[in-house]
Amino acid sequence: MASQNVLIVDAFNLTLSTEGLPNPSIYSIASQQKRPPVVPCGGYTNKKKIMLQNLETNAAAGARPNNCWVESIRASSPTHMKSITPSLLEEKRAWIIRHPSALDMFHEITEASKGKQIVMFLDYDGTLSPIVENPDRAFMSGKMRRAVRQLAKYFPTAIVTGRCRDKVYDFVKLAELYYAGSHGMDIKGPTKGLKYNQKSKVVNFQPASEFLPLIDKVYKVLVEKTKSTPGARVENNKFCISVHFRCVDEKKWNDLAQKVKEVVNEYPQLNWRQGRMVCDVSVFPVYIGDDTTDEDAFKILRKRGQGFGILVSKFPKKTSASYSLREPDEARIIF
Ligand SMILES: O=P(O)(O)OC[C@H]1O[C@H](O[C@H]2O[C@H](CO)[C@@H](O)[C@H](O)[C@H]2O)[C@H](O)[C@@H](O)[C@@H]1O
Repeated sequence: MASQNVLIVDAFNLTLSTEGLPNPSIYSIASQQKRPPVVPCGGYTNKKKIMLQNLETNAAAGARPNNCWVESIRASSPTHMKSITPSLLEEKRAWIIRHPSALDMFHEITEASKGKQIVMFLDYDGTLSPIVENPDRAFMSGKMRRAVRQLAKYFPTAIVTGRCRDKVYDFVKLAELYYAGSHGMDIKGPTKGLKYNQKSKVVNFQPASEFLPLIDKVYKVLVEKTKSTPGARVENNKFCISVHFRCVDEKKWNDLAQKVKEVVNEYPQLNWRQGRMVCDVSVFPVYIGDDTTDEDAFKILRKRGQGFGILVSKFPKKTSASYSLREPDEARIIF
């Protein structure tokens, strides 16, 4: 039914979702993997992201994205924080008190998780890999791969990303992990060690498959519509589409957003919405991410008082995460 279909839009990432279908739940797959709860020994990224609420409000009101929207992107982008003023420093100090470094709080985190089944949720871009201009070149370091491989020996570990699952697998290349691509619309369980006749037992969850033709169509329209905007790039993430504006002149951001909105408006069954992720209560989730698209998970963890959200960010920004890490390298250390 058309009204059940939802196009999730976060930043310029468009994700097709379907209401009424089961919620993509990482826990529901992660919990099938039994591992002992062993405790290991052991901001502000430079993403130019559209602030969800503003975009949502604009879209809901059928309004043209306004300067306020551009301002909020600018505020969230360190490339625009050219001078460090005393008030900025003060703001940063206050933020760090609210979201202490997860490295400093490691003992508290491990204490709180004692005796519980830890499940690790890891965002990819900006968390496991540094942010780069070309999304096809967002490689993860060998060091990071080794750290994640090690981590997965102890805890069920899932990569949760806006990217298409196959693409993120090409970057990560670890068959022992769960992968939730397209913001949770495409979930696959670990395949490592499975014999050929066991492959059918692998968790495979694609609740929105029937909408692939529509997503493909919208992707082509977006490519056509945005090709006159220098620097704009459209990425097909299978169940979602990202329109990148990192290399677009700031003066053109509003126009580009307007073009995207016009396309989306042509498909009444599509809607602007923020992605969501779900974690169950009986595990101890540790969710590490850097993006506005990770905030849903942080919010749920905070609301349930369960596990911890850790934001990877060099600069203070609004977040529901409990702790912070400055960069992907610190995330690696915590593994
Ligand atoms: O959920 P994530 O794993 O963080 O994926 C979110 C988006 O990540 C990618 O875009 C971001 O990283 C790019 C490479 O560093 C960067 O150029 C871009 O500006 C960032 O937004 C990916 O390309 C998108 O498809 C994902 O939705």
